[in-house]
Amino acid sequence: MLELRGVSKDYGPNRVLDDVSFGIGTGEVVGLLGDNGAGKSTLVKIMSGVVSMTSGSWLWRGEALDKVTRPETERRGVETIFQDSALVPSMSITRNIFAGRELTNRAGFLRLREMDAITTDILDSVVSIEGIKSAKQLVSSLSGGQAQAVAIARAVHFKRSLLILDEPTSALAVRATEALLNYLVQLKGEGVSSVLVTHNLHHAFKVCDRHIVMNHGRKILDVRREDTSVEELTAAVVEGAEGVRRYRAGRDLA
Ligand SMILES: Nc1ncnc2c1ncn2[C@@H]1O[C@H](COP(=O)(O)OP(=O)(O)OP(=O)(O)O)[C@@H](O)[C@H]1O
Repeated sequence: MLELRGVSKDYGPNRVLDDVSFGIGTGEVVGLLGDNGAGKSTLVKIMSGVVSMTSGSWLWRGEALDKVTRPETERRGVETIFQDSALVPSMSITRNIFAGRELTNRAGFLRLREMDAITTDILDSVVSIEGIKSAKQLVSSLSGGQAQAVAIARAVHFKRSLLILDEPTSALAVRATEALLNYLVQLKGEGVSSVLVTHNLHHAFKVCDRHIVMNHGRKILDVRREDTSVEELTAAVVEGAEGVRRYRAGRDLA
């Protein structure tokens, strides 16, 4: 579905991504892992067109895009949840969920009751967020985790092809996290792909079909779930390529 080919990114004299290539298949859930500063968020921003790459290609179903901008990636169905996903605090959950995609009748009036009903349904089925009383509630009255869950619910509801989630579970309670991870697996069946950026290797291992580990701007591991383990992923994240070599040498000896 999406392929990055030979992507590098420089910030001034600093190369923060170095010749990174990978693809995301249709209906595939991919974990993007790595220590702080490894380059995960920069990759997410490049995948979603928020930040331009210094060199490399961005291909959608085999076709390279000349100008990779957010409107272009959104048009193809890429939905991204950033760590600080923007919501409008003074508006209701419903209005935030439907921002820019409001349902209107022929005369142009908002179909608010219908939007509220859909929002209630989304909140229940997607992230089952504790403590939200009504779709009409203002976002300013929500906790940080609840607000993040609303942003996730919005992206999940309007998902089309590829959902990119940058640390989505960091502020979510246990039940909401479980619901979100299960939902990603459910979406697979509908051909929707996901990229999950997380520091929680157990979450990643539970739901991801493949794992990509970044280290100092380089891809050091790209492995299917059945060919790896939480221990190997931990070694890769903590110690880099050397950790993977040591882990594999130990495993082979055993
Ligand atoms: N706008 C920027 N200007 C300069 N350097 C940047 C910028 N954004 C990121 N970097 C640098 O790029 C490197 C990779 O950062 P990035 O945020 O992609 O890492 P990350 O893997 O997402 O880390 P974390 O897990 O801590 O969020 C870091 O060294 C960071 O300082």
